[in-house]
Amino acid sequence: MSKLTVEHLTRRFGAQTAVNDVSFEVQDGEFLTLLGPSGCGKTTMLSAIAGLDAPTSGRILIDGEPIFDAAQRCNLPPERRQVGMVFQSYALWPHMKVRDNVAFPLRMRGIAAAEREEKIRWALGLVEMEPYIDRYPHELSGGQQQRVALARAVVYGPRLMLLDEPLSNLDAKLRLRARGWLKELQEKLRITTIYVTHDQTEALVLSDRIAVMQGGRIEQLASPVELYEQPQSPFIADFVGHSNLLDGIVQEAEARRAKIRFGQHLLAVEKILKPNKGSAAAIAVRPENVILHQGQPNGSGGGNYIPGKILQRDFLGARYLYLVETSGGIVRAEVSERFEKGAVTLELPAHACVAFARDAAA
Ligand SMILES: Nc1ncnc2c1ncn2[C@@H]1O[C@H](COP(=O)(O)OP(=O)(O)OP(=O)(O)O)[C@@H](O)[C@H]1O
Repeated sequence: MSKLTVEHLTRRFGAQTAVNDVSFEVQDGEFLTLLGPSGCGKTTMLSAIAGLDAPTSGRILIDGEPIFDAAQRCNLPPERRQVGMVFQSYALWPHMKVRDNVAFPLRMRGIAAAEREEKIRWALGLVEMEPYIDRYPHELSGGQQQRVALARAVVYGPRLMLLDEPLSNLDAKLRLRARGWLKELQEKLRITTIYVTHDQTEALVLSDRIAVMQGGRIEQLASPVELYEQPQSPFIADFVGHSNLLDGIVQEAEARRAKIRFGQHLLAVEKILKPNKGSAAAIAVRPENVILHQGQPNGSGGGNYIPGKILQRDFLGARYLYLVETSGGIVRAEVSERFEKGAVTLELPAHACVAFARDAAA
């Protein structure tokens, strides 16, 4: 277990800046996820930590010791960083049995046969793959192969674990189960872990903290709950939880509340970030926080009732997703009740609405 420090890391590929002056720390035993859309720099960051790619500038330290320092021309090769890696493709050696795949990092480190066997069984036991020790990779399912890849990554006691979309080749059902045993493994071992994904649910379920990346930068680094409840930008509000982003104009603004004109209506908003009176604002409100009423509403939505018309209803299983047309634009609502197409009243509870300055939404 170790602490990782990344300082002012930049990676340019010609004119393209894949990682742009990024700094963060991962604490001992912490599970940190890099989350973001395709091309935001997640894999470039992971490759830099693994030692598979040399950044343009900045420093990377494990427990205070530099493993990469551009200014000092320090760049430890991957095998000397003691970092376990699992990538998207299972990358087991097809001609080697499970035992030999897991033995490989131990052989590289000159571990004697008896100790090797003990460690192999320990690592395979962790991921419940011991019974498969004499099989070849092609005799295993995708999920089982990925578990062996994990066992191989942890078998020699790495200081850090780097996981790049390790579940993305699995089908949806298996992915859900795989999430469970990945979390269990982390709870047993408490290895400092960096996990890369563009799947927000996976990030919310697994992580102690999440760094949301966009355009080579970290836009917000916070716990899953904080990220969900206190997004610092419209991008975060939309990327983590798919918020409605409603265009409005700020009418009144105080530190933590505001009134915002949305279409023909004035909406009270309890959380407000940056917008000033008269400026354009984006109101973020999650579809699951929107309430629908047919007939006269009886709730207390802080006056945030707007008439609308259901244009579309999609059945999602436990809930319905409605597209509701209002004078300010379309609002998405996710509720369990079934409504018919036509007139409704939307309730947008003030405490569930976050307003941002519209320029921050670009
Ligand atoms: N070897 C390279 N040469 C040139 N450009 C590169 C190289 N590697 C990455 N890039 C660019 O850097 C940016 C970041 O790429 P990166 O692979 O880190 O993104 P990512 O967030 O991991 O994306 P994905 O989720 O699609 O894997 C992209 O615009 C990519 O095209």
